Amino acid sequence: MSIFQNKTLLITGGTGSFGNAVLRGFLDTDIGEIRIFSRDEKKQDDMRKLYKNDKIKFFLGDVRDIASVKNAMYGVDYIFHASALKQVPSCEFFPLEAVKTNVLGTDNVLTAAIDCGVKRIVCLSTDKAAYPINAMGISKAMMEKVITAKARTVPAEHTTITCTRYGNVMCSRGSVIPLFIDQIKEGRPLTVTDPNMTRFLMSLDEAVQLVVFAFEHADPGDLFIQKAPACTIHDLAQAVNELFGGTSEVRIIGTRHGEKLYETLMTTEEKIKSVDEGNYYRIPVDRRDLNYDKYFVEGNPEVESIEPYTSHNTKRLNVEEVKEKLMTLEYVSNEVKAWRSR
Ligand SMILES: O=c1ccn([C@@H]2O[C@H](COP(=O)(O)OP(=O)(O)O[C@H]3O[C@H](CO)[C@@H](O)[C@H](O)[C@H]3O)[C@@H](O)[C@H]2O)c(=O)[nH]1
Repeated sequence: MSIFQNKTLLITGGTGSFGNAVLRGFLDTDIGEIRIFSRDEKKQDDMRKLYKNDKIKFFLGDVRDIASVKNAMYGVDYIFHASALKQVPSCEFFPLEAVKTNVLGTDNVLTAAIDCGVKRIVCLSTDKAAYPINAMGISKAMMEKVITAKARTVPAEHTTITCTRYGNVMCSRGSVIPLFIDQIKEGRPLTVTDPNMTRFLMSLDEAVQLVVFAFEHADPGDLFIQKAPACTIHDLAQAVNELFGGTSEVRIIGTRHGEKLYETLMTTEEKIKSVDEGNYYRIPVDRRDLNYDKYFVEGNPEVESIEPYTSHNTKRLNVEEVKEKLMTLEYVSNEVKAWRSR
């Protein structure tokens, strides 16, 4: 029997790309109810009309306001926490907004969940939280710390709190692939920041499988990292361009505020503790308390020689392979079909 049978799942940030994918993943299962919690009534209304499904209930609120969070939480068994400010450039200009939503908002969700006896929570993090350099990544890194610290304070049978960390999800709202496609459709040049920049490439469907696994198998405080291939932005632009006839001009616009040349999904320090689980890594929580003197500490001689797991050293896809991966996405294949039958 599935652990989701007749249970209630709350998705914070449920109108976003990731929240929607998790919703779709659970809708056809034996789950009892799925609650969508978000700020935007228009997006909720669009979803209500799109899905027309009585299993889905909508709750308006903001993770910054714990009363609105609690309002959605009575009777909830599981939470997927995806609410976030996630745009790198905008968080650079408004870093405290990122703190309020990503750090304090997450603490609100966890506090309310523990109070309400929610059984399992899976939180969503990003590669930008590993060796962070921008405000969005720093706020997500602090979010991960809040998650780990909170996970240590509750017995597993009361509330199991855990986290999943991903690289770029292809075609999520506001991301570069839909932007390139819009630019081609409007006859504008493709704006490439830095052709040598690399990013992990992962589909939403791949991402959802790890969420389900985390619900089913996580121990408190576990951090799960999705393995993924990567490509350069040059090759990504080239692949999109070729799928749409290959005639668009490419314009180099330079790196934006807060961007890295490559992303790190797992730091050296995390890799040392990691357990390879096939499609992902599990990083168990450090269970020591603050009385460090009672622990016998041995240095780890391997640290120097272990490389972090990055979009520069993971499997690199070439243009043909990127095209193949892009065409597995419904959004891209539909756009390509429509373009070719103009
Ligand atoms: O006009 C543009 C816009 C972006 N890029 C590049 O495309 C890549 C991806 O950019 P984008 O799709 O905007 O995503 P990121 O800024 O990398 O951030 C996304 O991916 C993260 C995971 O790394 C998530 O945490 C974030 O929420 C999500 O917005 C980056 O190398 C950009 O420099 C361009 O070349 N041209």
